[in-house]
Amino acid sequence: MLIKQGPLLNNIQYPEDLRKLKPEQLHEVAEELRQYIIDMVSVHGGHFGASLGVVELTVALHYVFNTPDDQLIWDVGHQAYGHKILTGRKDNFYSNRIYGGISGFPKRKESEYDAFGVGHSSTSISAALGMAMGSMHNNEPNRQHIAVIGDGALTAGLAFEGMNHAGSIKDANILIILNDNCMAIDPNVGALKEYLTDITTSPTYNKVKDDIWNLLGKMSRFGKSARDIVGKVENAMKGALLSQSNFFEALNLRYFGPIDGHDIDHLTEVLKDLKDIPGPKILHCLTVKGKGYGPAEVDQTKWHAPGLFDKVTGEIQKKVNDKPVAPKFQDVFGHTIVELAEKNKNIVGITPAMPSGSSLNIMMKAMPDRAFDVGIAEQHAVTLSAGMATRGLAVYCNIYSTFMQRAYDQVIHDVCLQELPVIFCLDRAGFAGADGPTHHGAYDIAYMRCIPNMIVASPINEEELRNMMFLAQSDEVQTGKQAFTIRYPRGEGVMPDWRKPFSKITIGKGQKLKDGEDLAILSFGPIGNQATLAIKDLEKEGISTAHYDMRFAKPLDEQMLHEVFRKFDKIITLEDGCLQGGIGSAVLEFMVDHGYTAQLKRLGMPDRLVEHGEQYQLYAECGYDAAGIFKTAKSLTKKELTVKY
Ligand SMILES: Cc1ncc(C[n+]2csc(CCOP(=O)(O)OP(=O)(O)O)c2C)c(N)n1
Ligand SMILES: CC(=O)[C@@H](O)[C@H](O)COP(=O)(O)O
Ligand SMILES: [Mg+2]
Repeated sequence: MLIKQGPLLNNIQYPEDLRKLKPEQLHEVAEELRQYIIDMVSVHGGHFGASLGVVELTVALHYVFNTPDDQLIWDVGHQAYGHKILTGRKDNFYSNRIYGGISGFPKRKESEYDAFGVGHSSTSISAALGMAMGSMHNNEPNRQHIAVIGDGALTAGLAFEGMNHAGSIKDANILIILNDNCMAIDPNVGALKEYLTDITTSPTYNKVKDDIWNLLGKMSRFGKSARDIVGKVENAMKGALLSQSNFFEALNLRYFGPIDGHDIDHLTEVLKDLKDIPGPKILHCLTVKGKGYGPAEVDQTKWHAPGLFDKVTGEIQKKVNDKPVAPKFQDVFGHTIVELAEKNKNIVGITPAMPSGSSLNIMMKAMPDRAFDVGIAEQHAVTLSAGMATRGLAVYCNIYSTFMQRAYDQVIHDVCLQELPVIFCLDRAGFAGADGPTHHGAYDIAYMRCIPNMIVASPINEEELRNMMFLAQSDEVQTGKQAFTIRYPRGEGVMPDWRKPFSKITIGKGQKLKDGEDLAILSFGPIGNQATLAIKDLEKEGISTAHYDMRFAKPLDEQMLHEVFRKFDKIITLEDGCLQGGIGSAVLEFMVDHGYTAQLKRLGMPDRLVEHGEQYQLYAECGYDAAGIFKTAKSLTKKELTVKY
């Protein structure tokens, strides 16, 4: 579909085109850009509200700063659609997040305007500081380094670490822009949020700040000593006027704002002034997530990434499916934890900033004093869980597989070394889909499997997820010394009728799903359903295939593996995770350790970055969709292909 562009946007391919415009034309550019984002996302999908909220900021930044020489770093990057459109990617923006198309996040190899690759949050301050220090080293005193970070991203320890360091490098030419919209994906949480509201709403502070700002603007023209004097007065007054002393100033970051992040005239003026103020500084901008699209301003969580929608009615498109609908794994988690918690008073739930993504919001609503959103703070979430576990709580700590990478030391040091039975539910394990390599849950089988005192499980379907969650909170696990990881993917399972009574699974026991004679497929997790499909076609070809669902990557079901290796000399392992160190590696280790030999083919993610696309496209690319499994089985058994894919 051809998306119309406004007349000004039509003439902009790069920021240099934008910079040719008069300041009074920027309003119009911003409106056209906003409209273009609405049009594009409504028909092609992607993140939405965050980009709408920074339209004015995006235009002003590229207008005032000399990008790409000046380094502009977007934190997370889900809000950078306007930036992408203004920096050479307008004409192929239709391919955003689509297989083979441009990435939904800034990416260094995609554009020189993408100063830093992102996807995970809270990296911008450290990266910008690193660049600023690099520029100091290279004797480039005029280069600017701008980190745009949201109030949600600012809750992470990494952001605090960056600010702590930045405040001590007084010559670092770094501007932190705090894009404060009081939202993460869900409403932002924590004491910092309260603090930002305090600064934002103090009327006396705001009046004096505006006066100081004007004075500062005038004095800055008279050189450094005049600026220093104004700066000192300003700091003293800010400190006196705020109910608490200014947090940022206390870290030696000069604090400016708060200002209206949608007032493009003021924004442009302020950014110009800040260009002349050396050293580390922070500009606090107030914005509205979803700005300019009514429904997105009202329900900001729903419109964070709404999927396709009718831009006129605001109706979000539902998936058309003629089959009965299977639930998302995340919803099975959300309902099951409540069901279990109703019976077991020790159960609590933790999420670092993903209440709706993990569906822990179901428990947060039903049992607000037993389910907690701790902000974007994966490390804290894990150690908090560990602390709770020492007091006898059965903690379900739900973290996306990719974000758990942040908390690896905490898993080892604070949980496993301390022999605490924390339950980790790793959502989005396996290919995440359109978010791409920053978000694929590729590594968790490998990184969890190698830690002592860790059980690693994955359900083939919804019923199994429930049973694994049931097992994890049982006395058998909770009085033991081992943590319990359950990994499951993004999206739906296969069982519309999923709410079955709990039944007991034994730790380290797999299950034989089907007998066979010619070869065996050992699968781990829901990707096993692709094997089930492939096996049907293999049977048609006369290839009798056994299917074993491993259930546990650790401990392995050794009895089952002995049975497999005694009976079969052709074996395929299948996992939705990296091949290096995954379940295939575990089976190989078992084979070698026990002196078996077999022709063993491992299917899973290869040792390279796999880009974005629909999950089924990525499985196919890596040869582990049903067709790929079929072909591998065929080539192992060396029979001719007759079923065509
Ligand atoms: C380490 C990490 N944890 C969680 C996420 C998921 N996530 C993406 S955006 C987001 C909210 C960010 O809030 P904020 O920085 O305020 O940006 P806004 O969407 O409000 O513009 C979260 C939690 C992530 N990308 N990275
Ligand atoms: C930018 C980011 O990290 C999140 O918005 C992420 O895209 C959410 O992914 P899900 O849609 O799988 O919850
Ligand atoms: Mg925010």
